[in-house]
Amino acid sequence: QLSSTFYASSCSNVSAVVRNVVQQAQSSDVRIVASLLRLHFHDCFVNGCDGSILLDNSDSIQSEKDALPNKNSVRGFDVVDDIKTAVENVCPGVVSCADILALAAEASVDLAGGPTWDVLLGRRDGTTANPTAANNMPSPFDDLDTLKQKFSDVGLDDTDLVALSGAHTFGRAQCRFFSSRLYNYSGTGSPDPSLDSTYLATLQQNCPEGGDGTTLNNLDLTTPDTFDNKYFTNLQSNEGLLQSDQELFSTSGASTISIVNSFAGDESTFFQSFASSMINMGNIDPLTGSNGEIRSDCKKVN
Ligand code: HEM
Ligand SMILES: [Ca+2]
Ligand SMILES: [Ca+2]
Repeated sequence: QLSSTFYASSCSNVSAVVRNVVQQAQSSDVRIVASLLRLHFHDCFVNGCDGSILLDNSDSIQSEKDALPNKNSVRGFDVVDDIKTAVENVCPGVVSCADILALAAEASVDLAGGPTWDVLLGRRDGTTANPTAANNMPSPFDDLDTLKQKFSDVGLDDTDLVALSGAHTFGRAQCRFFSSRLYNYSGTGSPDPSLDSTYLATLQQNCPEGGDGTTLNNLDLTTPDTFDNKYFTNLQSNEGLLQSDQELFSTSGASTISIVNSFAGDESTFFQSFASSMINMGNIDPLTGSNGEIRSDCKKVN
């Protein structure tokens, strides 16, 4: 139902306008492309790709931004507003905030060296937020079965789970999302055994026991700002940062192991799968036709 030509007559250069603003932002903040990709994920997994994550608190809205996976964690809202302003300047009232997130995600991956794809468009913006669902997003502490279930709940399969987890090839994570692996894993009194010992020592140094947990760490220790397949070779050497990353490879007998191996062995296979899984994720429950609205300010309903 979405279409790559949705804005062909109403806003033919929307992709270029979005890309330009993202590129500007990237020139002063290499991390921003990772942050923008993550915003699209956090949007699509809650009420579908409807721009719900962009809504601020108001009389009628309880914002998803305060949910645990988002608070003091998701970022890039100012850049989304800059994109919206640039798009409104050329095509007023035409392009949804939900589509802006999808376009910014594709531009971000491309600008970091990853694959390109034809973004499907035509989503409209929702008028509600769902903080409860936002709190139930996939968690870095979930076991593999739970992660698989949460993906299948939105129509995504194991290949989508592994391919999309490859987004952790760039960007940062705070100590509090993985420090449970470093000292007393699951009450064992020892670190997570599926963590390389040299990498463990580095992480312990960066995330001391009893620290405030907000220190940033590269999700991909090999190529932290490049979109490539090193995330998967890291998993093969027990250098995944989050428990939810390493589990894809280290859960014994798991169906995801062979998928990790195929992406680690051939970057073009990963790139193709990532692009098609991004389209799958972007198709989660969009509002189309006369449903929803085109927000004039991404932070609030019209
Ligand atoms: C499989 C389940 C997933 C879990 C449990 C998970 C969890 C996390 C966590 C805990 C962080 C660090 C946040 C922080 O420290 O503030 C993070 C960062 C990130 N995630 Fe995920 N994630 C998952 C899937 C995805 C997917 C599907 C994408 C996109 C397609 C994605 C893209 C990113 C990016 C790019 C970052 C870095 C953001 C930045 O530096 O601002 N993640 N993720
Ligand atoms: Ca949403
Ligand atoms: Ca990388």
